[in-house]
Amino acid sequence: MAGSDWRRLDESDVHVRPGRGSRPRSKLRPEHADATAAMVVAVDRGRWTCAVDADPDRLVTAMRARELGRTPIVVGDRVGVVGDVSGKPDTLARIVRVEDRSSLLRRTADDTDPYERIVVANAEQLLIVTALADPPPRTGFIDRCLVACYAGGLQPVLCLTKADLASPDELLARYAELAVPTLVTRHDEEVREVVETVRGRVSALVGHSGVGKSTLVNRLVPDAFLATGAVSAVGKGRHTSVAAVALPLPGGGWVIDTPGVRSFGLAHITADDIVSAFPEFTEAAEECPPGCGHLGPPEDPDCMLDEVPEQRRLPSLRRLLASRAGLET
Ligand SMILES: Nc1nc2c(ncn2[C@@H]2O[C@H](COP(=O)(O)OP(=O)(O)OP(=O)(O)O)[C@@H](O)[C@H]2O)c(=O)[nH]1
Ligand SMILES: [Zn+2]
Repeated sequence: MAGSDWRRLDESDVHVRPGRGSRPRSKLRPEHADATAAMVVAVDRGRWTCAVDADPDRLVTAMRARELGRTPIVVGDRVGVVGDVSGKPDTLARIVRVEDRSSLLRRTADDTDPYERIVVANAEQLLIVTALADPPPRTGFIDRCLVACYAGGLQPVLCLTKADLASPDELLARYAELAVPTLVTRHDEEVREVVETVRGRVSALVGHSGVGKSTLVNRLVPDAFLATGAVSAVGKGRHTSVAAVALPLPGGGWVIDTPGVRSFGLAHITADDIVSAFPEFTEAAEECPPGCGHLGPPEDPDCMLDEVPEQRRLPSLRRLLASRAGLET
């Protein structure tokens, strides 16, 4: 699917492979050649809040042009808007174009929402916020986030909170082979490393309730509440919404909070998608029997990954493959 025009696809068909080159540019309709570039920072009931030129001080409310049909437009999307882009009260611009995406984070259907959805587009990295205690870390969730990152083209960053309550050593050891960048925080210390990691970039944050994600967001975006209030001008109820929202960082860049995201759908991801994030195994995987899940014996007794001389990351890779296959360890 790489190289196709994602905007024309139904959401359920959208698929990203990491590490592919540039994609064909969107065809510009002549009458929209003068569309203003903007970034979607919030979505609420058929209205999109967009930051013109990704400037957090130039917010406009927009609707989706009829010609885009039901094209999904999500937080982080780079769009072209026409019409009144002054951002004055009671004005409504029109989104006429969605640019190709550099990354894509999707989540599975769950009990609050029966549809699988794109959560965030174009985030460079995903901060997987996990408490070291209270609540205890859930490695199954971390593994699924990693798979979603590898398949969607995001850099994963493990963000371990509440280090005042428990040691990070065990978790750090578990992810050492994957070389996932890790940040360790505690509420009684500066979060300088996190600030540096997110500065100037677009970062999505995900985490279970109670892990300290709001605490972290509030430290990164001192006026997060105000900013959230500003973008919720398009509609009330932001605070109970499960929609993602992009918050501007004081030093440039955005953090995209994803309240209510508790899981990532992995059904659309193939075993080969995951293997493609592990270059030392990709060649061997091509020699595997058709449909090989690369889990090794007993599930995949003829898997060729076992023949690769450099086996260091195989257990980690297999753990991720198992999490896709629903065989969490
Ligand atoms: N001991 C300790 N407690 C923390 C730390 N960070 C946050 N907390 C506490 O953990 C609880 C949950 O923090 P929140 O920031 O509300 O967690 P959240 O992930 O946003 O959870 P929701 O608001 O339910 O989505 C609060 O009581 C915080 O005060 C930390 O580093 N150490
Ligand atoms: Zn295999």
